[in-house]
Amino acid sequence: MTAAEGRTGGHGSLAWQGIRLLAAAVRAEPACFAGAVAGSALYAGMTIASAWALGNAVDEVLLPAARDGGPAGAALAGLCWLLTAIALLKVLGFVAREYLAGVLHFRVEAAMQRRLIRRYSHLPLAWHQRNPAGDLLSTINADVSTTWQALYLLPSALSAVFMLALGLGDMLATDVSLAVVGFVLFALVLGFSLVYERYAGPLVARAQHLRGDLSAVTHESVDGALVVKALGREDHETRRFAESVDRLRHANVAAGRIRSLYDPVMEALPNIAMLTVLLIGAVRVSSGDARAGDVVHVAYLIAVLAFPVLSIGWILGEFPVNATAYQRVRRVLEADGELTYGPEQAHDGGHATLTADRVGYTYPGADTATLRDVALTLRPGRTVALVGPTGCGKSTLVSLIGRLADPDHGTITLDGQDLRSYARGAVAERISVVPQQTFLFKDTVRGNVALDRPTSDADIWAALHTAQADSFVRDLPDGLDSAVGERGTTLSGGQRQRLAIVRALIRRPGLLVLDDATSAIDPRVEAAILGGLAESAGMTTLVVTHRVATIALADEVVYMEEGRVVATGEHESLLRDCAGYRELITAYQRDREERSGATPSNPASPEFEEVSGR
Ligand SMILES: Nc1ncnc2c1ncn2[C@@H]1O[C@H](COP(=O)(O)OP(=O)(O)OP(=O)(O)O)[C@@H](O)[C@H]1O
Repeated sequence: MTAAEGRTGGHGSLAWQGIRLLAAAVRAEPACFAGAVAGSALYAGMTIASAWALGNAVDEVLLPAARDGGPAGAALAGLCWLLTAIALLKVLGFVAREYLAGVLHFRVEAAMQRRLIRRYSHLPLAWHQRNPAGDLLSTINADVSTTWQALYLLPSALSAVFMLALGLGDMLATDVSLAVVGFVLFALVLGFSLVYERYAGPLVARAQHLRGDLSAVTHESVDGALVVKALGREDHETRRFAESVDRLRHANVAAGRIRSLYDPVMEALPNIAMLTVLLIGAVRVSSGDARAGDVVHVAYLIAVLAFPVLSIGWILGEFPVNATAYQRVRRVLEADGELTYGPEQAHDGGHATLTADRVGYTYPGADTATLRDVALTLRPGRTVALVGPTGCGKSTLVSLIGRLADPDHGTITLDGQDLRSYARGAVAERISVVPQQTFLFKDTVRGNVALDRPTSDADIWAALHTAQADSFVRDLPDGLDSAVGERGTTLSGGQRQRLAIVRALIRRPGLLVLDDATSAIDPRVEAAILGGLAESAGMTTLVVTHRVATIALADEVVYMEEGRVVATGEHESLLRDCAGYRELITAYQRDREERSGATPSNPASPEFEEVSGR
């Protein structure tokens, strides 16, 4: 958001944007709004009626009673009935107004949160990587709630509008000079609100943005608690957090300073207006130009209009805050880059075939391409190892294969069709990617591996067996129903990785992609897993790995350097013909031999595999 947008909201003034937000809420829930308006009108009408009844009581009951030495029974009884009926109708209007406006408020808030969640889940991974998680959490909670904050005040503001219309009309009909005081009051409230919005708007906008920053810092500190503690960074993190808190405090205090002038002025205006009415009224009664009842009538109107008038001021004061929060929500709702989908459905079962043809990809904002002219073919039922130095683009290629992003150039086809031609979710039906970082939900083992699909226990145990996870799950206190804690904290890294593989296997993909997904598993268990995968077959497999023991199990190796596929073939032939591959594969071995001064051994020998298998 630019500074200008911060001031003007990009589409007219912040106040105008706030009004448009209210209009959007009304369009979304017209029935609730109409009911709340009816309740407000009833409440406003009965409030004006009570002012009229009070003025009437002074002239028709109190003054005659004072003059004649006692109240007229019939008049008094009539007055009591009238006031009771007015009070009951007022309560009815109040309840209808508050209840329906509350329903309206919470419905639009929930609808916006649902839209945001949908956007979050549909926006591409690159967008998520650019936006801190804490900031997104702040948007779905604080920003949404602040966007609709004015709806809390809508019921009283609605009544206020009715009361003002009726009240000012009533005042005009009662006494024109006294009514002028009411008009001046309303004009002053409106004027002060506009001045407030002009000065407070940018400050409030800044505070709202800093709230998002604080949320991002908090999320990072809490999420990275392990790193913070392990590296003794507690004091540094505390300072970073305190600085963010201080920035927010300064912004809030600056906005609060203006509000602290605004609120008392808005509070004082109705009182000054009432005093003015009493002063002018006393002069007019003594000169015989007005009746005492008229003065009481107008003074009472000003007193009862004070709160609604204030609520109009409050709601106007809320608009800059709401509009600023909405700008943060809009940045998500209007974010582009969402992937497009076609009509193709995934093939049912069987090995998948995948080809990448001259694929190029540059991360948004990056200067150089991460993938260049990548060509790759995964033939049905084959196991292919994707190998390359750190940062050469293996995970990026995996994310394109899993359609977490689209290539800038070239195409990737699955079973002969461009990935982009598949319907939403169809690629994930056919390709299961197990990423480098394992994520487990705070759920049971069963919930984590089956996710939302109904899966029999027999199928779960079969997948657990293939991923060499059955024995440790059997040892858990409640077996499949054991809770694994937040992010699977009660399990070891290797156990978490195995559950992630089970999760992929249960989906019976045509292509399984393991992106360094066995790095925390010891080589013997890893060999058993890959052996099990080959035996149970049913899927083409792509394994991103650095381990020779794993590579040796593959039918074919694809070797990448700096975003390009440099060589493809069997492990032995690549060792012989590709210098870069040989360098990478023999690195551990050479290092050990250089240290011990031994003669280089055959890099393909079992002894070598054991060493480089870590
Ligand atoms: N979200 C991102 N935004 C910008 N650049 C990125 C992003 N993710 C990765 N990169 C860059 O793209 C390049 C390739 O990264 P990638 O993770 O694909 O490498 P890799 O071969 O999988 O590495 P490793 O073996 O260490 O996992 C790196 O230079 C990295 O800095």
